[in-house]
Amino acid sequence: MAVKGLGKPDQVYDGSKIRVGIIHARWNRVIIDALVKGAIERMASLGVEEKNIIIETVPGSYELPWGTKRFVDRQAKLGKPLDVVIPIGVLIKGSTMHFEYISDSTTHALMSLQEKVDMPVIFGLLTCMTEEQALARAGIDEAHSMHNHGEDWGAAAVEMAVKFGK
Ligand SMILES: O=c1[nH]c(NC[C@H](O)[C@H](O)[C@H](O)CO)c([N+](=O)[O-])c(=O)[nH]1
Repeated sequence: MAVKGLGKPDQVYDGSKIRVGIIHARWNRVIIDALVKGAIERMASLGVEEKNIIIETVPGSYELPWGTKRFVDRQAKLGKPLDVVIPIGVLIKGSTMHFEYISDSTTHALMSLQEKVDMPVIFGLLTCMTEEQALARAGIDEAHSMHNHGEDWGAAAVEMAVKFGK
């Protein structure tokens, strides 16, 4: 029996009235694009309209916290506030400690960002030891050994926005 992973939602949430921001890093782009696609497809299946999914990008995962804050503020200023935001980044361990420092600092910054922007900030940061791990979690490894984690992030975004929206 599969134990790990996102359990079934307690109900199907209607995303037809929410606005979602996706802000993604451009490092490891092939994996990023698969994760973004998975999130969009899952949100569309939950009724989120294409015009209500706004996409922005930053250079790398380290820029996600600041970029997300600015992104949320700007959408509010435009009079089209977001209900939830999904920062997406892919960190793959290299031969230095760069990975550890970015993973840890970015994770903490995204967690605490929720208080500042007063909305759900979904954790879309893949922190992988190998490229194979990242490909698998984006559902694009040869063996298709795992589902696309971007789908989980899309589902979490709809649930959190609908259930705990302002
Ligand atoms: O998104 C990533 N950024 C990475 N580095 C760039 C970093 O996020 C910043 O963009 C850069 O340091 C400039 O601030 C990565 N690595 O270094 O390995 C990585 O794997 N993923």
